[in-house]
Amino acid sequence: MSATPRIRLRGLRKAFGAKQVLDGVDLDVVAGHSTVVLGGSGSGKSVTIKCILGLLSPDEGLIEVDGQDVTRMSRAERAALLDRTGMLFQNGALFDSLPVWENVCFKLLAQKRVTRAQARDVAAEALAQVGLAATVGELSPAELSGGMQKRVALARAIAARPDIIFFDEPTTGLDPIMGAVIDGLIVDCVRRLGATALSITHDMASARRIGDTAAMIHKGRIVWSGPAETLGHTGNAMVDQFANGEREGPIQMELRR
Ligand SMILES: Nc1ncnc2c1ncn2[C@@H]1O[C@H](COP(=O)(O)OP(=O)(O)OP(=O)(O)O)[C@@H](O)[C@H]1O
Repeated sequence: MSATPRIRLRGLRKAFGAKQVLDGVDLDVVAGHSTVVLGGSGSGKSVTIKCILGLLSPDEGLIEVDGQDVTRMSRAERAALLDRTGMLFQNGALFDSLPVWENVCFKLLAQKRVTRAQARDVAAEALAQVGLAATVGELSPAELSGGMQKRVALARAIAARPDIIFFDEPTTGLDPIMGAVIDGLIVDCVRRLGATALSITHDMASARRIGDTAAMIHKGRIVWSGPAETLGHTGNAMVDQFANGEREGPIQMELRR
């Protein structure tokens, strides 16, 4: 596997008012790898992803995707980057006003990259990849369970065959078994597409299942990165406390100060 970083963050800083959320984030997301970013609530995980996607502008720092500086991209270059990018949002972000198949092909239809007839076939194929029958395409998202909605959101993330995929808390709100099923589908889909994945999660079981590499963000910086399988016994007291959900440790000591 190549060790070329597809996404490279250096010295990324972002403040909202007086609050310094990102305070020098350095991160490499290696091509073809699945990287998981961990961190407490409000530690800046989503802000990091939004900066990479161009939904937020960083105050300082470098964001490179495939060697190109995202902050200096033209509109056309940014659109081309978004075309090859998939995103699974934390809450699914499905539109109840549209049937599942139109949700799955929303981006492709909006960009007129497929006809409506082609979109039904693309949706059926994407739904099959997440274990759903084509008939589910005719339902409204409101008729589906949380686990099925996550599968549909995953089908939407992969429908345009992206080669970079972002997963924001993919297992939040699911029971542990459904969480494991979704993680398995994520691993299969990412592998099938040969994609590079960047996920954020609080769920340690999920992080170990979907991640090759894990990184922990704390106080606006990446304080550790290493193999996801070592989470819980990394030797870094902060990461191990977080991964094992322990009350006592350096993170709590800092909160007490
Ligand atoms: N648009 C914004 N305006 C002001 N503050 C913001 C904005 N977006 C994020 N923040 C603040 O930045 C901090 C980090 O938010 P972020 O959503 O990145 O956290 P997170 O690590 O993803 O947390 P969680 O795990 O709870 O989703 C929070 O304090 C949040 O209130």
